[in-house]
Amino acid sequence: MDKVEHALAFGWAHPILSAAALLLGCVVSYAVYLLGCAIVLPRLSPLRDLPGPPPESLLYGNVKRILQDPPGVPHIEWNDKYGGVVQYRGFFGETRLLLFDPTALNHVLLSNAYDYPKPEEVRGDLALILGRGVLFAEGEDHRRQRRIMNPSFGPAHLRELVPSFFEHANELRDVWKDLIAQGHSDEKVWKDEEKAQEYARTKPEGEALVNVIAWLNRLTLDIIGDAGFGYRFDAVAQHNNALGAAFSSMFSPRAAARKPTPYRIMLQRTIGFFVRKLPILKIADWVPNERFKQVREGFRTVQSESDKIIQLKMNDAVEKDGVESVRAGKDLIALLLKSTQGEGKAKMTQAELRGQLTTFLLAGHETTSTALTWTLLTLSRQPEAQEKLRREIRAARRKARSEGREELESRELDALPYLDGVAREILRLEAPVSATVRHAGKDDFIPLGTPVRSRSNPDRLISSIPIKKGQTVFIPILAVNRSKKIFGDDAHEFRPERWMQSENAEGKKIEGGVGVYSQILTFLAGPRSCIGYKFAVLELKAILSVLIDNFEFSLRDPDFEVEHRSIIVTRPLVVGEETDGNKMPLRVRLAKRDEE
Ligand code: HEM
Repeated sequence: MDKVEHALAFGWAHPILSAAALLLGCVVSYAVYLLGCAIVLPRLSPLRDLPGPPPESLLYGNVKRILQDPPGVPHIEWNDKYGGVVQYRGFFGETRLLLFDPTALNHVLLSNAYDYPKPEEVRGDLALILGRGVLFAEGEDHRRQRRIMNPSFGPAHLRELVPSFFEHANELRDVWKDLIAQGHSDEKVWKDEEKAQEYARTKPEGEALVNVIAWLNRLTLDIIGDAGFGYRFDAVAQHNNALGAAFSSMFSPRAAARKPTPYRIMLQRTIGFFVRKLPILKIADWVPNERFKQVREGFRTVQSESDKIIQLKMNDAVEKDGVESVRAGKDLIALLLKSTQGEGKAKMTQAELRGQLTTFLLAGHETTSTALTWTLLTLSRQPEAQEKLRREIRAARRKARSEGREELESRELDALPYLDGVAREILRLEAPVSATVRHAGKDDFIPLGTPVRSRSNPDRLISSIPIKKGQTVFIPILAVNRSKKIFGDDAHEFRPERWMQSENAEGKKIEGGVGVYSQILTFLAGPRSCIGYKFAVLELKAILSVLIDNFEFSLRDPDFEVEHRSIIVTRPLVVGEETDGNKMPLRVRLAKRDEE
């Protein structure tokens, strides 16, 4: 027997070597299969004739550009260059469809929303992070859950929540006033030790340096806890909270510091694939990947805090003899608890109840605090806009006081034109959720309002896109919101006046958009649009009215550069200080009151 024969015979005979050979064979076959996909799939795609950018890589298509650029930037460029519908390449030859055309968006998000569910991997991640709440649900399950919860988000119930928004905003106001009196600087407001010392030496009187994003996070957590679940987190009062910290570790600091690369995303997806496909192995519980560890630990805290709230509220219900009396009728927690005791279609399972709590706690606070953070940054960069807003708010508050009320009512918040313009403009330009994604649940045709030219034959116009089941459809929320075609040449500028000058029906709608709020896509559109959007807008206005009335905000330093970084929500990082994680250090002073 020669050496090779011997080695082979030994190899087959030895179980460890056989297993290794089998594994290697599988890995090589899978790699060959993926390479084959990367070469063959684009040639077979029904979308191959649509316009779009050339792929940068066989393996990861155009993904690197999307990961490396600020959110929305490549999409805006492709929209300008190729029109209302664009095809681009994902991993291993996958062709993705990018929609800007309002007729096409309407088809996917409104008229056929349930035929375009979230992709399985997105739902898997959601289940892993937030449990099986309404963000995870699809089809009939989703309809049922929305029906149960909708009454909590109607205008009448929202009006009742406004005093709670003010109560918590005023608590933050008082804490910040104390910080100013102490001349306080929050942790990590400076990265550069020299600058920190220079600031300490020349520190102006009557100023605090505040990492506003951390405080706004605590504030909106307190609000969703109280307004949604009648539960007090006291995150502002205690200057911290376990749940807030858990969400932060899942979505912000360390994870956000490094820019994602195609290879890291590929690794995470591969792990995610095995987590979903082999649930019995509970891979998510032991995989040593840093990101998984953060999510895993965060998830445990979020689950235990949610269970605490459910238990407390159940005990309340028993004591008060029925869930109706937890707090009058339409409170989200009252509706949820009641639905777990319902029958048939109106029933919510215990797992769904738990999922709703984690979903609302996250969706209901991280998004709004991020929008508020971008607002304070924008107003710090534009002091005239800040002053104009302050004048409007103070006039309204003076009037309310002259009528014997300390706070504005929801109708007054809605009637302030500049505050309304600022809210709409921030939510348009700095949409906290910059994109979302859907999968075609069946073969379909997506109609286009404006046809595009075929790549292979520029004389041919395409007015309907053939869709195969499983096709990924990318909804570029931020890029649509910044579209020059819809908003004109100044689409990238913060100009609240654009909403005050609009002349059509409600004076607030922009022609050519499809979103549920002012035709912008920030809260999406259709049956899967944000259930809490009116809550969020009212909350944002109430908080701004308190903060802008009381404080003047300005930049920590003039050479302050801020980058947008998305992990589900698009938050700020200070350039050069990325390892501090998401932060927004601003100078906060008491606003002068000489005109009163
Ligand atoms: C500025 C603040 C907010 C923004 C930008 C925002 C944005 C969004 C977006 C884009 C979606 C759709 C996600 C998708 O399907 O891919 C969504 C869904 C959702 N949002 Fe919001 N949201 C905000 C505030 C809130 C608040 C305050 C609440 C709760 C009180 C909330 C609760 C939800 C829930 C439960 C869903 C899932 C709806 C469904 O799938 O039927 N959101 N939000």
